[in-house]
Order: sequence, then structure tokens, then C-alpha cells
Amino acid sequence: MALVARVRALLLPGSRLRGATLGRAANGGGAGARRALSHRVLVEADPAAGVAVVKFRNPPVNSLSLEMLTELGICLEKLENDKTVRGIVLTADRPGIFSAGLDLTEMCGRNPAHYAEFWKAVQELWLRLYQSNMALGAAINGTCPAGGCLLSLTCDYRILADNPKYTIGLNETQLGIFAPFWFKDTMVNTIGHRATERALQLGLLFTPAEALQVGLVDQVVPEDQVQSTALSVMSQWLAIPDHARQLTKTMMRKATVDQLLKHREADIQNFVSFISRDSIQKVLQVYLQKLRKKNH
Ligand SMILES: CCCCCCC/C=C/C(=O)SCCNC(=O)CCNC(=O)[C@H](O)C(C)(C)COP(=O)(O)OP(=O)(O)OC[C@H]1O[C@@H](n2cnc3c(N)ncnc32)[C@H](O)[C@@H]1OP(=O)(O)O
Repeated sequence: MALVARVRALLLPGSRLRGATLGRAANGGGAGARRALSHRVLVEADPAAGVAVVKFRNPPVNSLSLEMLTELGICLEKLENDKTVRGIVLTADRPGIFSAGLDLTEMCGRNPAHYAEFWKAVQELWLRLYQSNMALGAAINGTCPAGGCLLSLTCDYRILADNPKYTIGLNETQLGIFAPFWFKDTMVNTIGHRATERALQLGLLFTPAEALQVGLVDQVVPEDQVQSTALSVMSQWLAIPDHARQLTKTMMRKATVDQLLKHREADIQNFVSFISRDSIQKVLQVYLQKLRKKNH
């Protein structure tokens, strides 16, 4: 069975969810139900507040593997269809690493068909998040490089924990690869052209103070207040009538979304041919080996 079909079957209502638990939400919402919807994504919904907290739990580093992208996409689709949910906060289940970005093992030593399937899943998740009608917030409770940063940039606002280890940015050039045009556009829409050009060329990972200064995040708060702050900011966004907020969001993001929709297939082909190059494979293998060597 194809991966998407397998994951869908796993998440269908009534199917047996491995590790599923039911209890009170940990976010202080009295009526909140805590539900584990899949292996890699935990959803804590608070219907009274109209908010769901979506927590990444893909150890060891919350990397965006094909399975993680697929499970996250399906969870978001379910929440989009849930009339009791108007806002989502994205965060890591365990503080320390929000997401290490795209899973490098999906981009190394595989075949072109795999690269194409993986990139399509990255595009789909971005399109789902960036076009979401819901208000989205990021409670960034850990380090947040590359694809992790992209996830947070799709949100309407970002709250970052005040910990100098928790850096954030699109650091692709430091790996010897580069951020594609729609990663770049998402950052431009947040911090402007000049700051993005500098950040992307240098592959900058910003400390919390720097991220706040450049506008990459909206607030830096003590580590134990990231989620509560994200939820309290969410209540401001949800105080605006949905239709007015949604129409405005669509208007602001449409040109960026249309660019990817128009060039979607070419973007996949471009990714596949770039990532398949021997020189790029070598660079990625060396980077991965360096990461692994630390632990062995
Ligand atoms: C035309 C387009 C061209 C291409 C576009 C491509 C766009 C790419 C976007 C990306 O997102 S690329 C990924 C960029 N990510 C990073 O650079 C982060 C790399 N990771 C780290 O810096 C660190 O792991 C960390 C996140 C700071 C955590 O450090 P910590 O010391 O806590 O853990 P580690 O010991 O480093 O890692 C544990 C374990 O996890 C593996 N790992 C880490 N990151 C990744 C990853 N992104 N993908 C896959 N695996 C990852 C690491 O190798 C370790 O493995 P083992 O040693 O346990 O085997």
C-alpha cells in the first residue's frame, strides 16, 4: 500500500490508534481532550477555546521525514474539517528541538522517484499550512533550522523560547544546498527582501534576540511560557471575525501560493535533478556523517 494510504488507514476514525490516549488537555483548558492521533503527531484539542495544539514527536530530532510530512498533513486536514477548531498552535512535544528540518536521509542515496515523492510531500504540507483558513501560531520550544524554520514561517505568528541554543533560520547554504524560491518567498513575506537575502546567502541561524530584532519571530519569552503565550496570542487572532481574517490572509498570501502552484511540477523536477547530482549527494553525505560522528 502507498505511504499516504497506509497512514490514512491508520488515522481513520474508529481504527485502532497505537498509543492513543484520552484525558484532559495539558494546556490548562478545562474541557480539553487529549488525543494521540498518530505516532508522530500529538493533538491536544480544546473545543471550548476553538484551538488545537499540534505537537511534533518524531524522535530524535523531529525531522520532516516522508512519514512525518504525511502524518502531519493528514492531522491538519482532519483539523481543517473539524468545525470546533479555528486555530492551531504548532510546537514540539518535548522542548529542545522544534524540528531539525527536512530529513536528510530522504535526500541521500535514494532514487529519483523517491526524491520526487518526498518533494511533493514537502510542497503539499507547505501549501496546506500556508493556505490554511485557520489562525496558525508557532510555539517554538527548541532549535529550528531550515525546514523547521519554514514550518514556523507558514504560521501567522511565532513565539520563540528565550534560550540561546534555540537558533532559527534557513541555513541551507551552510550545508551546500539552497532554499528554493518558495522557501525564500515565505521568508521575504515575513522579514523583507534585504534581510532575507542576507539570511539566505549566509545561511544564518539567528539567536532569539537576533530573530526578534529582524522580525523572524514576534515574541521571545521564557521557556516555560512559550505555549501559554502562543495560546493567549491566539485568542487575539480568534477575536477577529473568521471571514474577515481569512479573506485578508488569502489576499496577502495568494501571489506567493500561485507561484508554487504554477511551477509545481517544474519545482519537483528541479529538486530531483539538483539533489541527484553526485556533488550534492557527496556534500549531504559528509554533513550527515559529521552529525552522526558526534554520537559515536
Ligand atoms: C532545489 C532545491 C534544493 C534543495 C532544497 C533542500 C531544502 C532543505 C531543507 C532542510 O531542512 S535540510 C536539513 C537542515 N537541517 C539541519 O541542518 C539540522 C541538522 N541537525 C542538527 O544541527 C542537530 O541534529 C540539531 C537539530 C541541532 C540537534 O542536535 P543534537 O545534538 O540534539 O542531536 P544530533 O546528535 O545532532 O542528532 C541526533 C540524530 O539525528 C540525526 N539528525 C539530525 N538532524 C537530522 C536531519 N535533518 N535529518 C536526518 N537526521 C538528522 C543525526 O544524524 C543523529 O543521528 P544518529 O547519530 O543518532 O544516527
